[in-house]
Amino acid sequence: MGIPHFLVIPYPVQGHVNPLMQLSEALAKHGCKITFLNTEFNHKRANSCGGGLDSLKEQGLKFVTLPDGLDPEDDRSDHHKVLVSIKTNMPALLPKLIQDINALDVENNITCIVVTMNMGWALQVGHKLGIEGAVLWTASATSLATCYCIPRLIDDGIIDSEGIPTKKQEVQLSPNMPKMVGADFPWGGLGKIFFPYIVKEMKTLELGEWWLCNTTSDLEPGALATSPRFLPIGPLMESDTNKSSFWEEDTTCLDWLDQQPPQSVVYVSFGSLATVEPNQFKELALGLDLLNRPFLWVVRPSNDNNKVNHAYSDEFHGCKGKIVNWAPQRKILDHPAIACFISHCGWNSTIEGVCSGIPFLCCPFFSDQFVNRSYICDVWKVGLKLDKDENGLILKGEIRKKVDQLLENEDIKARSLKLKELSLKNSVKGGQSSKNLEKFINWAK
Ligand SMILES: O=c1ccn([C@@H]2O[C@H](COP(=O)(O)OP(=O)(O)O[C@H]3O[C@H](CO)[C@@H](O)[C@H](O)[C@H]3O)[C@@H](O)[C@H]2O)c(=O)[nH]1
Repeated sequence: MGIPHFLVIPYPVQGHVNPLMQLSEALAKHGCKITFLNTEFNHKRANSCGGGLDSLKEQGLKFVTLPDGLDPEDDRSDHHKVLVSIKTNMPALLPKLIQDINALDVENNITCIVVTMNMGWALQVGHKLGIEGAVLWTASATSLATCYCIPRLIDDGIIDSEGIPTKKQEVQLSPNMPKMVGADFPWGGLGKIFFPYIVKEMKTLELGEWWLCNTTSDLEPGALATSPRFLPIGPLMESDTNKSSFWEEDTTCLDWLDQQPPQSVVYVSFGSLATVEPNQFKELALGLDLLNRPFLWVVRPSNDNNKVNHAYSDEFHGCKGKIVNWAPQRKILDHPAIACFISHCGWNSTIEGVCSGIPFLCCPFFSDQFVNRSYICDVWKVGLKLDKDENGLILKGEIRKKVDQLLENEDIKARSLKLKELSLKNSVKGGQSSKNLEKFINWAK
């Protein structure tokens, strides 16, 4: 048995790169070899944002790149375009890259390919070359279980062949899982073309011997029981920094937080993909003004300046707050000045908030974010929902009301701290997840 050598390949979005980077760091600490494959575009981007790629090289991680097939100026927020281009261009280039990596390290050839969703094609390439594969599922185990159960949902007549629920009803995929309605299915809000795509991708992901999940058996016991392939190895928190940020982190917000009273600041961030429409942006700004307490708001620069108008209304003062383009989120959530997290409920943000013991105010945008909200509000009971009005807007008054309700609720605060303790007990640094990680490493030897 030699040293396992993992070739890890994330789909090029922040929400996939970050957890795979955390997993890579954990594997490297266990003595494994890691070759991290980025698209050329993302590698340049992460390097130019002054991230920590160099410190990872010191830990023994190697970086390699392949072109995604798009022009540098192409809009990479168009995921259909990115997916088609990646699948058209990268599979043909991967065998030669693997050959080159192996030629440089004849003692330790690649033993396993680890991919995130959308990169299942690399498992197919590996399969043909006789290399084992695994998946790191970057969203909740519940969303993976739901995608895995698509054939059953179709057979049972719960959804049609296009993924559309046949009637209004609640579905429970297995005991200990929350009941879901059609809007909670992870393909919700992604557009019609993505459902057949997910069905196809799930078949490819079956080439992965393990489906590693950034979760624990305390957080999602029912979902993890749906298939023996599921292996919970979360919460992935090897490091408190995201070393491959696509935007430059504004670290001045940490100094600013140092000046704020304990548990006073409302942190607002909607991850790396969600787009806040101009009228919602205005309500949010005015709602934050109404709070009469400090806030830290991440307003990501738009990928396409014509698409979103982030103009601040004249009525917005923002004097109690700080607005940044991109924040060192893990450090922010751990800062004693933070009181709560207004979040889109992306799975990474959900896990990060849980591990910091921060109560949530939830406003999901699409996909798995709705069921993540159910976990936060209904299962773990560590947050509240922000309700929309009849026009689909979260109004400024709703924001103020729910922040006040949340921060007055001592039960939610106590449960958040308890959940933090429970989750940390399981991290890859100790507990069941660390045993699972060792099991995975031993399998890959
Ligand atoms: O200012 C910021 C804001 C975010 N982050 C980080 O960016 C990541 C964001 O990930 P996530 O919260 O999961 O949001 P998305 O980027 O929207 O993630 C996509 O991928 C996730 C995992 O598959 C899904 O759960 C989401 O629905 C999908 O939108 C997290 O690690 C954050 O720490 C920062 O470092 N700084």
